[in-house]
Amino acid sequence: MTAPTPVTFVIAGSESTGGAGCQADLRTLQEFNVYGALTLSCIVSFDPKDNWNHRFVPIDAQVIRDQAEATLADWSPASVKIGMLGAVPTIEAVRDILAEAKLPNIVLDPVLICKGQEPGAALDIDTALRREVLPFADVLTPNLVETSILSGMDDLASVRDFGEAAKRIADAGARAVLVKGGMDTPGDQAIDVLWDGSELVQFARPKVGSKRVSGAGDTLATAIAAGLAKGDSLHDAVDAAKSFVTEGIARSLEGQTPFDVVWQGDR
Ligand SMILES: Nc1ncnc2c1ncn2[C@@H]1O[C@H](COP(=O)(O)OP(=O)(O)O)[C@@H](O)[C@H]1O
Ligand SMILES: Cc1ncc(COP(=O)(O)O)c(C=O)c1O
Repeated sequence: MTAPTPVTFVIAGSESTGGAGCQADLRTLQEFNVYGALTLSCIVSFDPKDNWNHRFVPIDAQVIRDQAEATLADWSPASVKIGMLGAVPTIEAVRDILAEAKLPNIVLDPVLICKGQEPGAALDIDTALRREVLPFADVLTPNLVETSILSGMDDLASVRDFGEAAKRIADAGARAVLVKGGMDTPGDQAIDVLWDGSELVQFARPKVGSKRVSGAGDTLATAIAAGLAKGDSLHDAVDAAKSFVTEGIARSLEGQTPFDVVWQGDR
């Protein structure tokens, strides 16, 4: 029997309070009526006794390969969303999976490091991610911190800078790059700039609130993967994802952590 809906293959970490990571990814796919299959890359448990700092545990590389083997034996995904990988052996396993399977519509959210990991690990992860996984990406969705690292540009003060950085990152191999200005965009709009390989396009929505919201990046990238899985053009998928995340931020939930979390439901 053919699948009743498109399938998105998610490679992402668990964030145990549920706001970010694979929990946000699977909720997002459900809202788009896309079936999500998950390969878990790592486990992040915030520590409520230590200012909610991140405790990070990678999943063994062979277990990552096994999970992907199961998913890909079962389904032919119409898109892929890659979230936090967090360790070099994980990045290498994901490179092997992508090289072997030749999957369509790969959306890579380049989560370089989480708080609580060794700062020295950031450089290794950055280098490995660029070299091993970035060349497979059809769409890369860096936030401004990741944009600065990946483009080598320190000054990202204007929307024009976002576009220039997106082009520079594309030179490293990704086919399209969406630089997320988010809350740090000058003015009252959260503006993301897409370099699609031939033109720059801005996606703007009014800023909601003033606090950073957890799960926004995951929600946006996964919503793009959902749109691409359904056959939308890249521009249409980004536009719909941008509306979806903005509405999710407006409905964000407040728990005990210092940040609110995007809520994909109640639409
Ligand atoms: N307060 C906000 N209001 C409206 N849109 C926002 C807000 N914060 C982030 N966004 C949007 O949410 C998406 C995720 O961005 P961001 O939070 O910067 O990513 P990340 O979670 O990777 O740091 C982007 O489309 C960004 O423009
Ligand atoms: C497992 C995991 N993936 C991804 C992220 C990134 O989340 P966001 O969508 O807020 O950028 C986090 C952040 O804590 C995480 O723990």
